[in-house]
Amino acid sequence: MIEIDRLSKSFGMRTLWSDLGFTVARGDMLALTGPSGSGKSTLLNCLGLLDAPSSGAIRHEGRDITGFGPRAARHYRRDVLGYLFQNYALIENATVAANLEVAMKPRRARKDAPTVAEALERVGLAGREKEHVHRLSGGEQQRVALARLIVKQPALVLADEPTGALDHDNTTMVVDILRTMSKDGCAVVIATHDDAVRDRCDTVLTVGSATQPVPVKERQPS
Ligand SMILES: Nc1ncnc2c1ncn2[C@@H]1O[C@H](COP(=O)(O)OP(=O)(O)OP(=O)(O)O)[C@@H](O)[C@H]1O
Repeated sequence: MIEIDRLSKSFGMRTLWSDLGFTVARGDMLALTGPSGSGKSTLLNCLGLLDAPSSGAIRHEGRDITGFGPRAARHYRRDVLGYLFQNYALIENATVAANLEVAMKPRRARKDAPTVAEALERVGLAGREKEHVHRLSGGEQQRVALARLIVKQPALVLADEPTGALDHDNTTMVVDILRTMSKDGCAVVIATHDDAVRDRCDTVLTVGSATQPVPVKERQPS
Protein backbone atom coordinates (compact mmCIF):
# COMPACT_ATOMS: atom_id res chain seq x y z
CA MET A 1 0.00 0.00 0.00
CA ILE A 2 1.20 3.50 -0.83
CA GLU A 3 0.14 6.41 1.38
CA ILE A 4 0.36 10.05 0.38
CA ASP A 5 0.32 12.48 3.28
CA ARG A 6 -0.13 16.25 2.71
CA LEU A 7 2.00 16.11 -0.40
CA SER A 8 2.76 19.33 -2.28
CA LYS A 9 4.89 20.23 -5.28
CA SER A 10 5.99 23.62 -6.55
CA PHE A 11 8.48 24.67 -9.18
CA GLY A 12 9.68 28.12 -8.08
CA MET A 13 6.60 30.27 -7.43
CA ARG A 14 4.29 27.87 -9.25
CA THR A 15 2.42 25.33 -7.15
CA LEU A 16 1.29 22.32 -9.18
CA TRP A 17 -0.64 20.58 -6.41
CA SER A 18 -0.81 20.81 -2.64
CA ASP A 19 -2.09 18.93 0.39
CA LEU A 20 -2.72 15.67 -1.46
CA GLY A 21 -3.76 12.96 0.96
CA PHE A 22 -4.83 9.45 -0.03
CA THR A 23 -3.81 5.81 -0.13
CA VAL A 24 -3.63 3.33 -2.98
CA ALA A 25 -3.97 -0.19 -1.65
CA ARG A 26 -3.08 -3.42 -3.40
CA GLY A 27 -6.02 -4.20 -5.66
CA ASP A 28 -6.83 -0.50 -6.25
CA MET A 29 -6.60 1.31 -9.56
CA LEU A 30 -6.32 5.10 -9.31
CA ALA A 31 -6.65 7.37 -12.36
CA LEU A 32 -4.84 10.72 -12.40
CA THR A 33 -6.61 13.17 -14.67
CA GLY A 34 -6.38 16.92 -15.22
CA PRO A 35 -5.35 19.23 -18.02
CA SER A 36 -1.97 19.13 -19.69
CA GLY A 37 0.58 20.69 -17.35
CA SER A 38 -1.44 20.05 -14.17
CA GLY A 39 1.31 17.82 -12.81
CA LYS A 40 0.23 14.22 -13.38
CA SER A 41 3.64 13.05 -14.59
CA THR A 42 5.31 15.02 -11.80
CA LEU A 43 3.16 13.19 -9.24
CA LEU A 44 4.06 9.83 -10.80
CA ASN A 45 7.72 10.86 -10.72
CA CYS A 46 7.42 11.65 -7.02
CA LEU A 47 5.78 8.26 -6.35
CA GLY A 48 8.64 6.65 -8.30
CA LEU A 49 11.27 8.64 -6.38
CA LEU A 50 12.48 10.24 -9.60
CA ASP A 51 11.49 13.68 -8.30
CA ALA A 52 11.05 14.99 -4.74
CA PRO A 53 7.88 16.58 -3.41
CA SER A 54 8.26 20.10 -1.95
CA SER A 55 6.60 18.96 1.29
CA GLY A 56 4.69 16.04 2.76
CA ALA A 57 5.45 12.35 2.89
CA ILE A 58 5.03 9.21 0.82
CA ARG A 59 4.87 5.93 2.74
CA HIS A 60 5.14 2.46 1.29
CA GLU A 61 3.86 -0.34 3.54
CA GLY A 62 4.08 2.15 6.43
CA ARG A 63 7.67 3.19 5.74
CA ASP A 64 8.48 6.80 4.83
CA ILE A 65 10.26 6.62 1.48
CA THR A 66 10.46 10.36 0.83
CA GLY A 67 13.83 10.68 2.51
CA PHE A 68 15.44 7.68 0.79
CA GLY A 69 19.00 8.21 -0.45
CA PRO A 70 20.00 7.19 -3.99
CA ARG A 71 20.79 3.57 -3.06
CA ALA A 72 17.52 2.93 -1.17
CA ALA A 73 15.59 4.69 -3.95
CA ARG A 74 17.25 2.43 -6.55
CA HIS A 75 16.29 -0.66 -4.55
CA TYR A 76 12.72 0.61 -4.15
CA ARG A 77 12.44 1.11 -7.91
CA ARG A 78 13.99 -2.29 -8.59
CA ASP A 79 12.03 -4.30 -6.00
CA VAL A 80 8.68 -2.53 -5.72
CA LEU A 81 7.90 -0.55 -8.86
CA GLY A 82 6.87 -1.27 -12.40
CA TYR A 83 6.54 1.43 -15.05
CA LEU A 84 4.45 1.69 -18.18
CA PHE A 85 4.93 4.61 -20.57
CA GLN A 86 3.25 5.91 -23.69
CA ASN A 87 6.44 5.30 -25.69
CA TYR A 88 6.88 1.76 -24.26
CA ALA A 89 10.49 2.33 -23.05
CA LEU A 90 11.77 -0.98 -24.41
CA ILE A 91 15.26 -1.88 -25.63
CA GLU A 92 14.37 -1.59 -29.30
CA ASN A 93 17.24 -3.48 -30.87
CA ALA A 94 16.91 -6.43 -28.49
CA THR A 95 14.55 -9.38 -28.71
CA VAL A 96 11.23 -9.64 -26.94
CA ALA A 97 12.67 -12.25 -24.56
CA ALA A 98 15.71 -10.09 -23.73
CA ASN A 99 13.41 -7.20 -22.83
CA LEU A 100 11.59 -9.40 -20.34
CA GLU A 101 14.70 -11.03 -18.90
CA VAL A 102 16.16 -7.69 -17.75
CA ALA A 103 13.12 -7.23 -15.49
CA MET A 104 13.17 -10.70 -13.95
CA LYS A 105 14.13 -11.18 -10.35
CA PRO A 106 17.12 -13.41 -9.56
CA ARG A 107 16.22 -17.13 -9.86
CA ARG A 108 16.17 -17.67 -6.08
CA ALA A 109 13.65 -14.83 -5.57
CA ARG A 110 11.37 -15.84 -8.43
CA LYS A 111 9.36 -18.60 -6.69
CA ASP A 112 6.04 -18.75 -8.53
CA ALA A 113 6.64 -15.75 -10.82
CA PRO A 114 5.42 -16.28 -14.39
CA THR A 115 8.00 -17.34 -16.97
CA VAL A 116 8.73 -15.32 -20.13
CA ALA A 117 6.60 -17.77 -22.14
CA GLU A 118 3.67 -17.52 -19.70
CA ALA A 119 3.80 -13.70 -19.64
CA LEU A 120 3.86 -13.52 -23.44
CA GLU A 121 0.90 -15.87 -23.63
CA ARG A 122 -1.07 -13.64 -21.23
CA VAL A 123 -0.57 -10.62 -23.50
CA GLY A 124 -1.37 -12.50 -26.71
CA LEU A 125 2.24 -12.76 -27.93
CA ALA A 126 2.84 -16.49 -27.37
CA GLY A 127 5.88 -17.78 -29.23
CA ARG A 128 7.21 -14.30 -30.20
CA GLU A 129 10.30 -14.47 -27.89
CA LYS A 130 12.92 -14.22 -30.65
CA GLU A 131 11.47 -11.29 -32.57
CA HIS A 132 13.17 -7.92 -32.43
CA VAL A 133 11.16 -5.23 -30.70
CA HIS A 134 11.71 -2.59 -33.40
CA ARG A 135 9.86 -4.78 -35.89
CA LEU A 136 6.69 -4.93 -33.73
CA SER A 137 3.68 -2.60 -34.03
CA GLY A 138 3.02 -0.01 -31.31
CA GLY A 139 0.29 -2.12 -29.75
CA GLU A 140 2.56 -5.17 -29.73
CA GLN A 141 5.37 -3.16 -28.15
CA GLN A 142 3.05 -2.03 -25.36
CA ARG A 143 2.11 -5.69 -24.84
CA VAL A 144 5.80 -6.52 -24.46
CA ALA A 145 6.02 -3.75 -21.85
CA LEU A 146 3.04 -5.33 -20.06
CA ALA A 147 4.64 -8.78 -20.22
CA ARG A 148 7.74 -7.21 -18.67
CA LEU A 149 5.55 -6.04 -15.77
CA ILE A 150 3.99 -9.50 -15.47
CA VAL A 151 7.38 -11.20 -15.03
CA LYS A 152 8.53 -8.47 -12.64
CA GLN A 153 5.43 -8.71 -10.40
CA PRO A 154 5.74 -5.21 -8.93
CA ALA A 155 3.71 -4.17 -5.87
CA LEU A 156 3.02 -0.77 -7.46
CA VAL A 157 2.59 0.04 -11.16
CA LEU A 158 3.01 3.64 -12.31
CA ALA A 159 1.61 4.16 -15.79
CA ASP A 160 2.03 7.47 -17.65
CA GLU A 161 -0.44 7.74 -20.55
CA PRO A 162 0.07 4.05 -21.35
CA THR A 163 -2.65 4.06 -24.00
CA GLY A 164 -1.89 7.48 -25.50
CA ALA A 165 -0.57 6.00 -28.76
CA LEU A 166 -2.91 3.02 -29.01
CA ASP A 167 -6.16 2.24 -30.81
CA HIS A 168 -9.34 1.18 -29.03
CA ASP A 169 -8.66 -2.58 -29.01
CA ASN A 170 -5.11 -2.22 -27.72
CA THR A 171 -6.28 0.29 -25.11
CA THR A 172 -8.86 -2.23 -23.86
CA MET A 173 -6.21 -4.94 -23.72
CA VAL A 174 -3.81 -2.74 -21.72
CA VAL A 175 -6.49 -1.86 -19.16
CA ASP A 176 -7.65 -5.50 -18.96
CA ILE A 177 -4.14 -6.65 -18.12
CA LEU A 178 -3.60 -3.87 -15.58
CA ARG A 179 -6.93 -4.85 -14.01
CA THR A 180 -5.81 -8.46 -13.74
CA MET A 181 -2.50 -7.39 -12.18
CA SER A 182 -4.43 -5.27 -9.71
CA LYS A 183 -6.72 -8.20 -8.79
CA ASP A 184 -3.59 -10.29 -8.28
CA GLY A 185 -2.50 -7.84 -5.57
CA CYS A 186 -0.78 -4.89 -7.17
CA ALA A 187 -1.62 -1.17 -6.71
CA VAL A 188 -1.95 0.73 -10.01
CA VAL A 189 -1.76 4.48 -10.67
CA ILE A 190 -2.50 5.64 -14.23
CA ALA A 191 -2.14 9.18 -15.59
CA THR A 192 -4.56 9.42 -18.49
CA HIS A 193 -6.44 11.79 -20.78
CA ASP A 194 -8.69 8.95 -21.93
CA ASP A 195 -12.15 8.94 -20.30
CA ALA A 196 -12.59 5.26 -21.12
CA VAL A 197 -9.43 4.39 -19.20
CA ARG A 198 -10.44 6.62 -16.28
CA ASP A 199 -13.86 4.98 -16.10
CA ARG A 200 -12.32 1.54 -15.68
CA CYS A 201 -10.38 2.64 -12.59
CA ASP A 202 -11.78 2.51 -9.05
CA THR A 203 -11.00 6.10 -8.07
CA VAL A 204 -10.00 9.29 -9.87
CA LEU A 205 -7.93 12.24 -8.70
CA THR A 206 -8.21 15.46 -10.69
CA VAL A 207 -4.65 16.67 -10.28
CA GLY A 208 -4.29 20.36 -9.53
CA SER A 209 -7.88 20.90 -8.43
CA ALA A 210 -8.66 18.15 -5.89
CA THR A 211 -6.70 16.90 -2.91
CA GLN A 212 -8.29 13.46 -2.75
CA PRO A 213 -9.54 10.91 -5.24
CA VAL A 214 -13.25 10.17 -5.56
CA PRO A 215 -14.81 6.88 -6.57
CA VAL A 216 -15.14 6.78 -10.36
CA LYS A 217 -18.89 6.09 -10.08
CA GLU A 218 -19.49 9.20 -7.91
CA ARG A 219 -17.50 11.53 -10.12
CA GLN A 220 -19.31 14.72 -11.17
CA PRO A 221 -19.87 14.78 -14.93
CA SER A 222 -17.40 17.21 -16.57
N1 LIG B 1 12.07 20.24 -13.48
C1 LIG B 1 11.12 21.12 -13.73
N2 LIG B 1 11.34 22.44 -13.53
C2 LIG B 1 10.37 23.35 -13.77
N3 LIG B 1 9.13 23.04 -14.21
C3 LIG B 1 8.87 21.77 -14.43
C4 LIG B 1 9.83 20.74 -14.20
N4 LIG B 1 9.26 19.53 -14.49
C5 LIG B 1 8.00 19.81 -14.89
N5 LIG B 1 7.77 21.15 -14.85
C6 LIG B 1 6.49 21.82 -15.19
O1 LIG B 1 5.46 21.32 -14.38
C7 LIG B 1 4.25 21.30 -15.10
C8 LIG B 1 3.59 19.96 -14.95
O2 LIG B 1 4.23 19.01 -15.81
P1 LIG B 1 3.74 17.52 -15.93
O3 LIG B 1 4.51 16.89 -17.05
O4 LIG B 1 3.79 16.89 -14.61
O5 LIG B 1 2.21 17.72 -16.36
P2 LIG B 1 1.15 16.66 -16.90
O6 LIG B 1 -0.12 16.93 -16.17
O7 LIG B 1 1.71 15.29 -16.81
O8 LIG B 1 1.01 17.11 -18.42
P3 LIG B 1 0.61 16.26 -19.72
O9 LIG B 1 -0.84 15.86 -19.54
O10 LIG B 1 0.79 17.25 -20.84
O11 LIG B 1 1.54 15.10 -19.81
C9 LIG B 1 4.56 21.71 -16.53
O12 LIG B 1 4.21 23.06 -16.70
C10 LIG B 1 6.06 21.51 -16.61
O13 LIG B 1 6.65 22.41 -17.51
